[in-house]
Amino acid sequence: MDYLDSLNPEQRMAVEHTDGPVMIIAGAGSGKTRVLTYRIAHLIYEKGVDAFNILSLTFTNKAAAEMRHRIETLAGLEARNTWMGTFHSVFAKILRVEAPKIGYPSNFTIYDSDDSKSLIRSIVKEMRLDDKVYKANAVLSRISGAKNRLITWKVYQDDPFVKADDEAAMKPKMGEIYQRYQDRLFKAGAMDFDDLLFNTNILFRDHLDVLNKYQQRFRYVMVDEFQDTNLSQYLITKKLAAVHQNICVVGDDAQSIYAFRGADIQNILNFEKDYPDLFVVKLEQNYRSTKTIVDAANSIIDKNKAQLKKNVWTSNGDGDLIELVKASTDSEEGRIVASTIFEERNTKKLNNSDFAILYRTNSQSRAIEEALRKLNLTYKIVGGLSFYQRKEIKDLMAYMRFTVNPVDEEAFKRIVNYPKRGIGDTSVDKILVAAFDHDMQLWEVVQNAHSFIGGRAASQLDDFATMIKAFKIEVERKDAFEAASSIAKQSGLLRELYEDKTIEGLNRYENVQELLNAIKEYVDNEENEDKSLGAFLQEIALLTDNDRDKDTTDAITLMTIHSSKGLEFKQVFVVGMEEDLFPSQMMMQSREDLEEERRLFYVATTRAMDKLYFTYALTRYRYGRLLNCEPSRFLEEVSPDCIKVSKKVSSKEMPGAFRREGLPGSSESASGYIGIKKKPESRMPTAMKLHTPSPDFKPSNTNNLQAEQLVEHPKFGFGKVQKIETEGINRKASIQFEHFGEKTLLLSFAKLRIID
Ligand SMILES: Nc1ncnc2c1ncn2[C@@H]1O[C@H](COP(=O)(O)OP(=O)(O)OP(=O)(O)O)[C@@H](O)[C@H]1O
Ligand SMILES: [Mg+2]
Repeated sequence: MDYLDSLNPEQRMAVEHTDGPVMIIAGAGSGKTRVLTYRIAHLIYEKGVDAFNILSLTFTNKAAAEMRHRIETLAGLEARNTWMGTFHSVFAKILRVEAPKIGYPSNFTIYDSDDSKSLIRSIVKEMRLDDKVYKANAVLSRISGAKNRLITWKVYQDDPFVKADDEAAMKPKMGEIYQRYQDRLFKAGAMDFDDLLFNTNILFRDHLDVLNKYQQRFRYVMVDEFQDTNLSQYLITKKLAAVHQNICVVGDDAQSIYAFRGADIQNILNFEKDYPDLFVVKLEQNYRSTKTIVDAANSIIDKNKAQLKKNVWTSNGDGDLIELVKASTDSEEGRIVASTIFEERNTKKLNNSDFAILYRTNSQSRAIEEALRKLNLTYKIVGGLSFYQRKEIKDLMAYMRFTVNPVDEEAFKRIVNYPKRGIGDTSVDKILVAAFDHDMQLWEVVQNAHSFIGGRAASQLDDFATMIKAFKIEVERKDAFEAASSIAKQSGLLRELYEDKTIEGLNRYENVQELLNAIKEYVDNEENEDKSLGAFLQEIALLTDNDRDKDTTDAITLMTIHSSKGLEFKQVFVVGMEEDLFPSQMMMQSREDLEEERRLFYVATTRAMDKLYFTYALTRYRYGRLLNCEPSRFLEEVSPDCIKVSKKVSSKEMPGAFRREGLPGSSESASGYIGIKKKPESRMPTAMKLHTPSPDFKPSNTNNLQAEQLVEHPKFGFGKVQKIETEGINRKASIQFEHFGEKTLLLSFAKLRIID
């Protein structure tokens, strides 16, 4: 068949060797994923295998979609019938059918991590444990780790090794929480993400008839990115392939980057032991990248001790040298990247989608996003949200917005009970309704909470109001950075995030720090005359305003290096090449850690097809201070023949084209402060039209208001007083309105015109 002609001899061998166990261990860009796709096509069209009998497992949804697309182009629609997807998606599908065998309903719910955390929180509460010690995130990540190693709660509680390992680190009640958590999931007919694999293992262990059914069905099993599978995934694969033994795994030990999530590179080594008649294929020719990039990647991975020897080479041309870009600050780094893309796109007639910007941690996207927005370049963030969409950023921004503009209802709702301060949804609703009914400003109602709601929530709201007042004073007296830092601290938000020591938690903490950095940078910038918090908020509102109507079909890709696995782009920027950032400070406990960071650098480097840039900044704001940075040690490990120092300058120093006129979101869309866009009226029942007050409307003195009198309300129109209750400051009137029914209003606040 002629499609085989577009494979080299080794690849072809791997494709044609369809029966028996096969392992392809090969360098980046050598066609591993290509071999898998061709293999599927070959099985269907040459060997006559029914597409339904082929299972291929990938690591991410994006990779699965990509592979499906490639196969369809190659083999047509029949290929659709193969089983293809991530481990989680494929086994969720199987459990839908088989779950009753292990006691779950087939319509079981899948809990996402928010659901799981909330369940853990209630268990910790019921057990009367300290939720500061047993933080939901940390507990969940322990449980997840156990499940991925197939450790049940029982083993977790009884096995002395597990105990010694986990309980010392995580307090004595972990085992019991795990047990209760599992029990509750079971009773709720729910599985968390890890259960999808864990329970599949149980299913196959306890129900050999079921196992046998799938063994018969999946005559051919394939796994991409095998180096990143965990024990649970490995065992499932092995069991499924046990009868036919037609299993083909492809991977690259040099790209193993998920050890922190339980991936085990040992799986590659075990595979040889598990299948003595294993057919091993090495692919060494790289088709993706220029010779310069391949040489650079080899020089990097050479520094790792733990690796299988491979000799990756390419017959591609030399291409351009890698450009090493030095910027004075992180925002200049962003500007240089943005202006380089702008130029390259135009001079080389490239699309936005030909470019990727890769970083080590999520918080780095902020400066890059800002620079791209200023040049009106379309981008998308893969595997995450854009900086100002992230929850923790929205939370802190909401505190700042509400302080500056305390009628901002959305901001109020976000922060009034976060961090938790005992103000429930019902109280919040009462406050919002009171503001509406009395036509009062939200802030006025909050300050008079006792008049509208009772009990503890009212005192809590008093405290909340006192806190916001203190913030207001800070905002008036101090610059944006000082005010924002104190808001982050005094609100309790920073502490809440700081105490969460999971990777996710650290990520969120870093993001908040990064927002403070951005504010500090704004204050330090001489071009900004108004250094108030309000001015900063306005700047951000303008910058993020035009998000809605962007067409993202052709976008620059921004993502962490972890998410970039398996993908390729014509031009790649690896940003933030600095000590403590990459290699990451947090991941530098041991040689193994350093080697995993280096593999990550290898992954980043090998995403590029034509052109690669490494960028670093000499100074970067961290924790609100401008710190000096050192270039990453990894830069010295790149063969000097492959790299040159760039002459790029930032757009700031470039004449004309890139100046601030490019700022998206024109000034007329600035509504003063962000947040003011959504007026409290948004809570109005939409079907009913509000009354327009008469031209001579003027609130009357209601001290002597009595039943039977007619009144006009600025929103509800005309009505008749039914009765007056409670004297003193809480004096209330029940009024029957023509179109709005009966409402009870506090007379010290209600604006009413008495008609007679
Ligand atoms: N024999 C070949 N002829 C032409 N192009 C090829 C050949 N083999 C692979 N390629 C191309 O090289 C690129 C890299 O291939 P592929 O993505 O399959 O590599 P990989 O080994 O899976 O890489 P990674 O380790 O990054 O996942 C792709 O664009 C692919 O189409
Ligand atoms: Mg691949």
